[in-house]
Amino acid sequence: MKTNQQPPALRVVMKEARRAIRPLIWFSAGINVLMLTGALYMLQVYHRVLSSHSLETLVMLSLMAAAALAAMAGLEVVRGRLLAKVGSWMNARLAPVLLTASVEYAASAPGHANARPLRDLDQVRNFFTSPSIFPILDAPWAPLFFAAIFLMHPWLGWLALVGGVVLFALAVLNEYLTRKPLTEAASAQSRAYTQAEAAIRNAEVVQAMGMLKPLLEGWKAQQDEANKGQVLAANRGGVIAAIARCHRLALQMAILGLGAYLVVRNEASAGIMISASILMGRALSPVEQAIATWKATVGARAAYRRLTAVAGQHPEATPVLPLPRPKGRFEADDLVLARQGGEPILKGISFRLNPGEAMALIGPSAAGKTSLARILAGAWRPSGGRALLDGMDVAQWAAEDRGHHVGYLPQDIELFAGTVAENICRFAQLTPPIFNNVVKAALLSGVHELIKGLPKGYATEIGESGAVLSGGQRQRIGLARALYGDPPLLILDEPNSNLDRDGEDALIAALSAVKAAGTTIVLIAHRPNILAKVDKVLVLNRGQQDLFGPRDYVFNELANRARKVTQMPIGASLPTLEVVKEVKEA
Ligand SMILES: Nc1ncnc2c1ncn2[C@@H]1O[C@H](COP(=O)(O)OP(=O)(O)OP(=O)(O)O)[C@@H](O)[C@H]1O
Repeated sequence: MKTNQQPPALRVVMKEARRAIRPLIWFSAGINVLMLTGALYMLQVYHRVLSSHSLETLVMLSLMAAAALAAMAGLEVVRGRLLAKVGSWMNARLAPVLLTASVEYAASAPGHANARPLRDLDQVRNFFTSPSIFPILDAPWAPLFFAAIFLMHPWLGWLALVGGVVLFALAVLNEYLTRKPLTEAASAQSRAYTQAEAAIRNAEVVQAMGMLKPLLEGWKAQQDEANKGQVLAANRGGVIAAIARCHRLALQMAILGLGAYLVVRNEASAGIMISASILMGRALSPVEQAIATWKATVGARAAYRRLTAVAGQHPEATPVLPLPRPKGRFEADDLVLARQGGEPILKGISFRLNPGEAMALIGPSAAGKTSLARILAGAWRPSGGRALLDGMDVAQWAAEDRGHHVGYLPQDIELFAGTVAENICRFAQLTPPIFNNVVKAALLSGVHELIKGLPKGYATEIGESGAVLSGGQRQRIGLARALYGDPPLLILDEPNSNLDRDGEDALIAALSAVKAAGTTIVLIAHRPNILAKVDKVLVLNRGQQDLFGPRDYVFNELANRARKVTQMPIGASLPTLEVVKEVKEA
């Protein structure tokens, strides 16, 4: 059903996510302060219990320490739950926005299709629910422990600080040595995935022409490259981790040694010696953990950056203000579609259609017909110019609202897993009035009888991409989907490419009926019987508007040109003289 709620802008949700993480820092502060318990307990036992031999003091201190440790455990449980909650909150809030952003980004221009943002979201969410996040939350509190050691004795403080700086330098070196191989491994892995997905998607071609072996080799090469990077990073990281561990053990001994020296010189107590050692362990632990979980952290950071980049490219969501139903006046005003690093795909396309007029879009292969149809339907955003339905720019019109007024049948139909009825009503909630409209669209497109003949009629599940149906059945159901809701604008990209004679007759009847009811039609077609039904014709050639005008004028012009040219270069100008003749006869 129609809704006025638009997902919030990605940028806004990302900001909210950052805000949601903030309370975790305060929980971490509490946990880190309570982590001082061990050291303080040790200190107090040495100072108060051993000197006074008071067992009551020992019991009191032990009870207080136990309470502090229990509180710390409680805080840790709450922090863990909060992290998991932030993870699932991010998923619930961001996934729909990212899917919207991905679809809109893919539709904004050729070659933008990419489902990566959703995978990136998974990676960031998993990071939040894994232990890899703890070093980041705990590291800001390390100065607290260093300060406590300094208070015990400056020498001990300096030793811990220098040791910590060396450990930190090892962490930085780890990042420097592993970043490049890890990044290269990740992109090789992603290429391997893309290749594997393409092979599975096009399984028929792969199987029929025995293409699996070379594809497998390409995939394996990418996997090997990914593996090489991962092994290199693991080897380098392993060496750094071993050095770091060794350094840490040496540091632990050094602080005890220095403590003992200070005890001997009567500059510190044995309690201070032990407590300093415990505190240093705590101060260095986030650095050590960071080295161990570096790979996950780098991966999550890269994913987060990509998400922020998508948020930057994705235009702010505009509120959906339902506009009045257009009458079908359709206009293209100097449309341009740029191509990355080359001549534009489309340039200078301008035409005007009145409600109820039908226009055929013709031209040789790769002239840009499909690209123009996509722009006219609002699926792609033009690089320049505007397509206006009743004066409203279709690219600026919120898709959710515009979709009610545009019927579009793409060249490769694009049905979805679901029932026939769901596909026709564009996955609206199937209430009785909606179902009536489904049947109306099916009757109009002449596919009702065909659907009744399916095993479960309108409730037949058509499988992934409509796999259960034949090419012609898919096309006819796609036409019913385009006609659903009586849109005032209909854009059909080769709607008869898979149709037999009956299907074509049904299509022509449907077009005549909706045209008589005032629907404006843009049609890509080659066959004369359909071309004979249009009022206007636009001829595209190499992305440029070659001719536009009433059908007879355009066909006469093409016929004159064809007569003049004795030997036409292949595909230079369509339709040929025969087609023009056939159209005239029809
Ligand atoms: N998704 C895309 N990404 C990049 N370039 C594209 C994409 N789709 C089409 N093009 C380019 O646009 C040009 C026009 O293609 P288009 O499919 O619009 O032509 P067409 O006239 O419909 O051809 P045909 O009659 O063969 O279907 C082609 O040169 C093609 O390379």
